[in-house]
Amino acid sequence: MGVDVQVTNLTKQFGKQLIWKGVTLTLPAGEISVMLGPSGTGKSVFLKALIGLIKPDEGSIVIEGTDIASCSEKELYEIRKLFGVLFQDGAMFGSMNLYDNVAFPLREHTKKSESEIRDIVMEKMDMVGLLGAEMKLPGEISGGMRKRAGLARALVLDPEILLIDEPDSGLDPVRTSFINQLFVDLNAQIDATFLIVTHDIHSVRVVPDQIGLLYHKHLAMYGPREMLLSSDEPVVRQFLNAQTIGPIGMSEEKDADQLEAEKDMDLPPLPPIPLQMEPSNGIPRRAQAAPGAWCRANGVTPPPGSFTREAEHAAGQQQQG
Ligand SMILES: Nc1ncnc2c1ncn2[C@@H]1O[C@H](COP(=O)(O)OP(=O)(O)OP(=O)(O)O)[C@@H](O)[C@H]1O
Repeated sequence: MGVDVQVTNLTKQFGKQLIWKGVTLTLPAGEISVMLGPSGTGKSVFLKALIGLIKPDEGSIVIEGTDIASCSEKELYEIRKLFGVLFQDGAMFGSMNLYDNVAFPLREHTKKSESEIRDIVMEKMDMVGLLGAEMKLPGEISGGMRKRAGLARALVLDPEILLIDEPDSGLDPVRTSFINQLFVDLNAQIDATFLIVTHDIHSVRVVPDQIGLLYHKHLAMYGPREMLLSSDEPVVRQFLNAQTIGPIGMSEEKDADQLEAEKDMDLPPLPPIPLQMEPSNGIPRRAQAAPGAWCRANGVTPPPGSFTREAEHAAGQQQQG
């Protein structure tokens, strides 16, 4: 059914290095959120904090009434059963075939019989389009298939929360679109709360319900997709439109001279907001809203041409230009 994840005032540092401070957001139950940010801003650290692999220095992460930042190991063990995690490379055991890899969490964490395990593994392999590849070793398949196998494994314990770290790394644009469609379809089907960390701007524009941006050791913005895609906030605008003009430089922040040199430059207009991806299987998602609903409800005029089939194309062209 998906559960809320309430993050309040989260702060983490490693030694003297502050990673982020005061991060507050709620991942709404059953919705797809995406976390963005320049390299090194602590997106992976944030994911690890959510599953209790890294302890924050301050703040809380409350899931179903338990604060995983301060709970006991026993409570953490229980809460972790709510999570499915897809790591960047799928994190498969190289010496096990896909069937055994996907069956692994069931054999470790449940007392199910081998025939029950078989039914679940085959169901999840089917969900990610890998039926027939069960006997293959991870080294014998493509990166895209490994990710889907990792996803099947993340699904076997029926997670309420699915954390996905850079699903598009190493995938070509077509494979990225397929895996995005798979996320949207799965979200409709299992209704879990999704958090995806990605650098892929196209995915960010069309997949999530909510978008967050980590920048300069804090959460610069978190909110509905249409809010961020229509935002004039310089960091958000620069990042979501892959532009060089703006506060983000090669080494995170530009210096005062660089910003002064840019001050009279015209920013390209905001590209139209594309339509959000819909489930291909016809099952509506819980969080699905009519195109432009957030903009209308908040009196925001979206960029011209938004919410049309052409809008997607226009954004792609602008990024390349
Ligand atoms: N266990 C750790 N001990 C010390 N420092 C760490 C640890 N884990 C991460 N860091 C540091 O935290 C910072 C943020 O790392 P993280 O991997 O979360 O960034 P990211 O935003 O995911 O980057 P990228 O987009 O490049 O994957 C880095 O400077 C990294 O070296």
